Amino acid sequence: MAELELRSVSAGYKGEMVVREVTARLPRGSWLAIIGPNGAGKSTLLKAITGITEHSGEILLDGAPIRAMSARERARAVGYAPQTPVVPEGLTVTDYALLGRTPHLGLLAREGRSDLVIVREVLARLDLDHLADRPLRTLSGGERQRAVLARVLAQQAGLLLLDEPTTGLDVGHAQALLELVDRLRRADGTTVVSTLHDLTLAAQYADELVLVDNGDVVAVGPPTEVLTVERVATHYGAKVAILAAPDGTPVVTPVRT
Ligand SMILES: Nc1ncnc2c1ncn2[C@@H]1O[C@H](COP(=O)(O)OP(=O)(O)OP(=O)(O)O)[C@@H](O)[C@H]1O
Repeated sequence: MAELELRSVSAGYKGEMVVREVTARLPRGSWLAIIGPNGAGKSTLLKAITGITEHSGEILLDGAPIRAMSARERARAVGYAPQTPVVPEGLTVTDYALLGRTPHLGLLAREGRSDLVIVREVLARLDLDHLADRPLRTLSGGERQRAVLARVLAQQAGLLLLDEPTTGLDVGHAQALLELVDRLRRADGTTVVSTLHDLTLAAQYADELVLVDNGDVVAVGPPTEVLTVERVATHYGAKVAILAAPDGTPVVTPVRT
């Protein structure tokens, strides 16, 4: 399982850095949520960790620079669920989730029984077992989103990068998914970095929040410190109230004037 360190990481496209100077240290089993308004640079930062976008600075996984890892090593170590995944239409849900096992197979090897057991368990936990044999193209938006997460969870990587994992999910399935990820990190020490627009969910599940605005980190720390009425107004242009859930975590709710 993985410890992740970002040292002055800037990332962007064609030499233009759209997110700058991010420094963070995530012990194994921790959960960092990257929050911020649309276009702030959240997805770009996640993509830099996967190696999809260029970066400067250092990204270290268990102390080793991620840019020195081979594609295969990286695929084993890092599971990434993009915000708008391209899914191969011809596959069934099971076949698609089995793709998550590919980095663990030997060259030319096919998935075996143990891979299928892992996939079946993940599908059951994501309430997809009844859809296991359905072609992906026949799924609803939320079901398809869960199938994408099933593939990533079947990968059993030590580092999970989840870009807006609850988009399109109803409140029950969103909660079930986040609870599953939370169990993984507590049981297996999986380290999680996610972007989340829902600030209440971010506060409930993440240990730390990084608030990014216009490419700059404007606040870092535990949810109760980062989430203030003033910050949400300044960086999102939103008027909110911050209440407390029964367990004391902040609940961010829009208010009308
Ligand atoms: N492939 C790309 N080439 C050039 N610029 C890009 C590319 N992808 C994103 N950008 C730009 O980089 C900036 C940050 O985008 P990014 O997708 O990281 O934002 P985000 O915080 O994830 O936004 P959202 O909440 O809307 O998903 C934006 O200005 C965006 O237009």
